[in-house]
Amino acid sequence: MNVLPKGVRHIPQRLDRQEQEALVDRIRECVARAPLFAPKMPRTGKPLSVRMTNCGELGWVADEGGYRYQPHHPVTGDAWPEMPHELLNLWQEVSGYDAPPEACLVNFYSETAKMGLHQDRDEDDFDAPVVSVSLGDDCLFRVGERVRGGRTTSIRLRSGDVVVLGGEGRLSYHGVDRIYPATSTLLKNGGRINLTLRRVTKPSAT
Ligand SMILES: O=C(O)CCC(=O)C(=O)O
Ligand SMILES: [Fe+2]
Repeated sequence: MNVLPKGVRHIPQRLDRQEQEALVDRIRECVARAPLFAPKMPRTGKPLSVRMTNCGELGWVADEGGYRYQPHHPVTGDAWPEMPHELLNLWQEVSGYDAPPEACLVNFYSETAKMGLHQDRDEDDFDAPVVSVSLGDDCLFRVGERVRGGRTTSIRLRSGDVVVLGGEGRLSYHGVDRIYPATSTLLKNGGRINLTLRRVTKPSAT
């Protein structure tokens, strides 16, 4: 039995096919304005295997300068596209948090991409959860404790699944071990899209 760490909630099939298709359309619009870029690990400059972009007031970027949130695209310098209303609604329904998300990180995984175990901790507000949406091919998602090297559990995430890392699970280590190619017909060219909605600043400080 896969027992998820406390505070980690997996909501299988939270979005139906129509909702998933609508989101893919919104994401394509975002990518048309804010092209995918290749993030790099800060110290080594080594590229991550995902390509990414953002929407919302703030976007997460990674390069030789570090990991950070910024209001503009690292290549074009333009403001990020607006957060689609579908995602604002989803946040309202599943986050249990009053203030809206400020950032939506869009990760594109090719068949061979993965993401190493990490914590999401570049936000000032850990009271708000991180809400993640899976679209396209299945993946093997691993989630564990708040310490590196702790016990981990693996679950398969499918298109339309939502995961909420909140409360005690907010700083859980997590990552993507692999993509299962050709397991979904949602994305014409295959692969997986993951959206993570985050509150970056504390509401009282804005
Ligand atoms: O792709 C996923 O399911 C997780 C993505 C993630 O952990 C992140 O972008 O911080
Ligand atoms: Fe993460």
